[in-house]
Amino acid sequence: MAIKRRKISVIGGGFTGATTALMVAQKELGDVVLLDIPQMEGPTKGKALDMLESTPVQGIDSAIVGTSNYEDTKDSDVVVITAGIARKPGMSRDDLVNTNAGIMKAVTREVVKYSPNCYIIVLTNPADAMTYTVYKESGFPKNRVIGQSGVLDTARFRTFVAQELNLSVEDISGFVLGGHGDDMVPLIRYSYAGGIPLEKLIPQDRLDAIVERTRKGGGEIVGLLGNGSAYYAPAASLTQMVEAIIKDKKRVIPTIAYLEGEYGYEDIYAGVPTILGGDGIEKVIELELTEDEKAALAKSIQSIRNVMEALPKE
Ligand SMILES: NC(=O)C1=CN([C@@H]2O[C@H](COP(=O)(O)OP(=O)(O)OC[C@H]3O[C@@H](n4cnc5c(N)ncnc54)[C@H](O)[C@@H]3O)[C@@H](O)[C@H]2O)C=CC1
Ligand SMILES: O=C([O-])CC(=O)C(=O)O
Repeated sequence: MAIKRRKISVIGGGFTGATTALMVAQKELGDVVLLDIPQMEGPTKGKALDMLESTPVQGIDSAIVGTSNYEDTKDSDVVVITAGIARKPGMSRDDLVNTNAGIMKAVTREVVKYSPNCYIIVLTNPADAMTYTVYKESGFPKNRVIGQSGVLDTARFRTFVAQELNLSVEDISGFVLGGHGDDMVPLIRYSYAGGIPLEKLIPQDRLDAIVERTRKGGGEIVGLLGNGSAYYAPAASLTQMVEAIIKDKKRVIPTIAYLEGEYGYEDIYAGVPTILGGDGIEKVIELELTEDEKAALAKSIQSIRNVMEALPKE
């Protein structure tokens, strides 16, 4: 049988969705379907066609189509969900919970109907609670429903550390645990520049400032943009996750994963280091934490639980 290209569908053709579609195609990870609601069909088709017309210039052999019809997503290998509303200045991610939970359920039903074997990556905020919603609605095993926050939060942390030390971003590694909110837990003890612990290179007060800026990184962009939230770095983060699955790379990546006892938590999706490969989340990695780190994680997990309390009841 002929070898077929992979198929990646992106649900929600707004800022993050469209940018993700382009980045996924630019890496030739497969053919891309960009889907939005029927009222947005024209702009979605227009964006996809515009992207497609860039492929000869860039030497990319990926098809990109825009649609509002889920039939076009049939048999996707990976589906990325970015559908929903984004926050504006003065709002928290948690203010989006009710609207976006309804959208997650409706979208998930269609995704599962046409691609029962796919891997789903959820971006929509509040991301931890929305990933849980998609997991429950899909009936998929936990390894096939994955949320995005840690790649982005770690990327922000790495950016600020690289600026501080005037070093290549490539040589900076970091770890962020917990929920995708202002009390996420950047783990300095597990963060390095070229293998050297950051604590040996950056004074504590500067590290504290970098941690604080990372925690509020989403809000910093929301404040600057004025009418929406970040999309270039989120799209790059989603693309790395799609690539890890499509190429079975077995990357050690922080993702929003379902916890069943890991770190002492049950029946919750939260950000933890994971191995992401051809079978989705192949493992949750458990790190030893100090008492202070455990307390910070507990606070962050409680924030996720508070948002989940607000989820519309069945
Ligand atoms: N987890 C993370 O790290 C990040 C999460 N986000 C979240 O991602 C979401 C999307 O952000 P943006 O793309 O900037 O927003 P956007 O407003 O530019 O795009 C959202 C798109 O979803 C579409 N949509 C709404 N309901 C839909 C449905 N039922 N089916 C299909 N499409 C639907 C809208 O028409 C719109 O085009 C927001 O909730 C935002 O907060 C954004 C960045 C990072
Ligand atoms: O801040 C937001 O609302 C979007 C987001 O999650 C991020 O950029 O981290």
